[in-house]
Amino acid sequence: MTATTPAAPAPGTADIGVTGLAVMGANLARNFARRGHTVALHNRSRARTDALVAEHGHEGAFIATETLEELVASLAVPRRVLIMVKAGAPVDGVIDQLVPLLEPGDIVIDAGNSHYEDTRRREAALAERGLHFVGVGVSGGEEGALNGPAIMPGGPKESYAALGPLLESIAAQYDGEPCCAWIGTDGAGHYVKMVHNGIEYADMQVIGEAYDLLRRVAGIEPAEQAEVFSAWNQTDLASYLIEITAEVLQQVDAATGRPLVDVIVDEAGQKGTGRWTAISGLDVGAPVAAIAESVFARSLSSQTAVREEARRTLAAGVTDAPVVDAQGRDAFVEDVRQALFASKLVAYAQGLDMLTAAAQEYGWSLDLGTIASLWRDGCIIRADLLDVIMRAFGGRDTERHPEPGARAEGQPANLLFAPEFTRAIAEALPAWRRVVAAAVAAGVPVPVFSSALAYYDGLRADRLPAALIQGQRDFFGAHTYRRTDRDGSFHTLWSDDRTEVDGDGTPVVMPQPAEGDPTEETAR
Ligand SMILES: NC(=O)C1=CN([C@@H]2O[C@H](COP(=O)(O)OP(=O)(O)OC[C@H]3O[C@@H](n4cnc5c(N)ncnc54)[C@H](OP(=O)(O)O)[C@@H]3O)[C@@H](O)[C@H]2O)C=CC1
Ligand SMILES: O=C(CO)[C@H](O)[C@H](O)COP(=O)(O)O
Repeated sequence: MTATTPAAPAPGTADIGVTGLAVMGANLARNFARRGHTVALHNRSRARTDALVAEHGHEGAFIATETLEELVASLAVPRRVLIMVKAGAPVDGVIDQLVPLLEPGDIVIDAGNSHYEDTRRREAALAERGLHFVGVGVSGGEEGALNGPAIMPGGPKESYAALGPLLESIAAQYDGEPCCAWIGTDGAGHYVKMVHNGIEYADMQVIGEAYDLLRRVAGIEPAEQAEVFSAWNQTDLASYLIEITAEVLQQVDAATGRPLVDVIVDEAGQKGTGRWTAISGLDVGAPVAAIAESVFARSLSSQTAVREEARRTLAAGVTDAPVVDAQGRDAFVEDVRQALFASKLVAYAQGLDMLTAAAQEYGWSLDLGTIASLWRDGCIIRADLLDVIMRAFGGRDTERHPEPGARAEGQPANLLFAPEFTRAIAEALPAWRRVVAAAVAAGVPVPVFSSALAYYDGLRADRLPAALIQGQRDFFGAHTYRRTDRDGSFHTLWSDDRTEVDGDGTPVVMPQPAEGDPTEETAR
């Protein structure tokens, strides 16, 4: 009997397979199908697949499958499988099951909120088997996934040729341009999505602080605040988050007749991306204080038991009475609007700044103009401001690839140095200071308004107390310091005769400054 090799099964016809059909996966699958792509469906538990086909099967060409083997068999080559399951271990579990079923050249896409280090690890592991692993950031929530999200793909650039057109076809469009472009290698897409979420946290927190101030300092109730936020949405603050804030504030609770915001428990949840942004900011040495403060604000809100005790024990001296009278109200509202705008700008400046620092750390070529262009629509932080930010960074150019850690020619070293933003902050500055001062006086916490202002003041300071810190470090740990007037490292013999020595331990003999010597002035 002659042994025959079984013929390889004929590849299928589906353009893409989606596994993980909860809110995001189901809506992305429907989005693909509505754009004319044939979509193979899979979910760990079959019920979600059946529900999708039953409710939305008429929207396009779906192939329902029961197992990952069936899913893979239904795909055209190169196979493109999009994983949209819970981030973390479930993604590794699905990858482990998929890999033996795939062939070199196939593309595995993880579109969930995965940590970029996981993505780097997975990309390297799959590359060894000739597979492309693409970590893709997706933002826009349930509605965005269905109608057009912002999409931030990383991974090997060559995979974008096979994947990019598919992703661009379902992305949000802004001025005819898709809110989707290749970001950079391995984890760059997930990193940029993480920073998007960090900025989202800060943006939501500053809006929360504005709401709190309007309520507790100016006595403006939620329904009226809804009108204030709607009006702000016609200004340079225009954004999705301001728009939905007005919606939430005008909502009345059917059960109690009270503003819904008053019956929602004041503990903010978090799934991790804001915290990862703050941690990465620390790791790459980028001062993302406004983002970190917004994470801490959520953490503090969740310390229920401690807050309960604090309310009983720490309340003395804090007033909740409105401190702005009717005459001063409009001016205060405008001050808060300006403080909100300035603080938001700082959050963007910090987020973009950390992208450059991370690019250096991980060897990514990130173009800030193109990244800002992706956030103009489809995502949660979409805002008119992003078009201005994009232009400040030279516009969208998907072929512009600056050196890792550098900015492309003509791009400002900090968002706040772009002339339109330097001017805008200078105009908002008096109002911003008044608002932070009023908040402190009234005992209303404004961690991001004040931290953003401290960042601005820190950046522009002639001298920082860091000089004193260096002196202290040298005193207790001989950590050395640099001098303003000469190169090298120096140490003062604090426990001895307090002479200064250089890096070799040789006593420094300073020339006596001649009268009027300018070095004496700069070495304050
Ligand atoms: N919700 C949102 O607004 C956004 C979410 N994301 C990200 O998208 C991803 C999906 O989010 P979402 O749609 O909310 O769904 P969830 O994060 O709630 O995940 C549920 C899905 O994961 C599947 N799953 C869970 N564990 C496993 C496992 N061990 N093996 C296989 N499948 C598993 C579930 O299958 P089963 O049905 O069998 O339980 C279900 O399909 C997440 O990474 C999330 O962070 C990104 C942007 C916005
Ligand atoms: O990625 C998202 C939006 O861009 C998700 O909605 C994410 O869950 C938001 O983060 P968190 O749940 O921590 O508020």
